[in-house]
Amino acid sequence: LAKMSPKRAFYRTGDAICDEVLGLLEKFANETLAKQDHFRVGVSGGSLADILCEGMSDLRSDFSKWQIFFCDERVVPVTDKESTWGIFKRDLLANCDNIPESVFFPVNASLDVNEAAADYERMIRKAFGLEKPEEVPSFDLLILGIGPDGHTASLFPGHPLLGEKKMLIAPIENSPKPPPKRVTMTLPLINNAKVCLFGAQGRGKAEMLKRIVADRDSSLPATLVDPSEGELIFVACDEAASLIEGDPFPRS
Ligand SMILES: O=C1O[C@H](COP(=O)(O)O)[C@@H](O)[C@H](O)[C@H]1O
Repeated sequence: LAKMSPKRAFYRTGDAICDEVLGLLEKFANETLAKQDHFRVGVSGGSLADILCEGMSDLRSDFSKWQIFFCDERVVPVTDKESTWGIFKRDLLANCDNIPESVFFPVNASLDVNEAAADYERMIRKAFGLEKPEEVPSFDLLILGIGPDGHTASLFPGHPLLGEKKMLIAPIENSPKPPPKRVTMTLPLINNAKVCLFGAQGRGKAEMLKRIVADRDSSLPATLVDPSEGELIFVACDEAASLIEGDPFPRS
């Protein structure tokens, strides 16, 4: 069978990306649940977490069938303002009654960073029912951010973790962006997803977004997100997309 060519899309959304990101999340969740029992999504911290916490509970979907994982997490107590799980607990779960806390799979941040990464990888493999170490889970959707240096999840420019081939979840003890201790999905896991969806909001993202989407600058971790069998989608507000001319992924 000939391999399906991967799908790439770039959406410009006017002033804000939240409606488009949330709309795509709802669409992928419901399309997935029409075919299988669970929708498995990975979420990010920072600006994307804020968008999800703002609007996720309004989505029309059977949340009891969702499984929500973290593309990366800072290894700090859940009460720390840097904890992404803490943000979801405080800004989403505390204000809604239609998303059960049990659909979240948080990183055990009480462990040492190395053990937290190994434990999270085991947790993901178990949730996907994978027993063989060579099997790589395929998330239905990963929602990813773009940092000011082109990092995504906790994969930073020039960091040896960009070349990681074995670990699916890796520890990082020297993150250039505080806090230093984190765990992160690695590229083999990210690039096995069915859909990788980047969101970029604001003028501050414009230069990086151009280097990632138009120039395909491979020194930037976000450019290395390129799921070979999956979809790659960028959602950018007009300001974030202001340095990109036309459609970077025209359909032939
Ligand atoms: O440190 C992190 O930064 C990135 C980007 O955050 P943003 O606020 O600039 O969108 C985020 O995607 C990642 O999860 C987080 O740990």
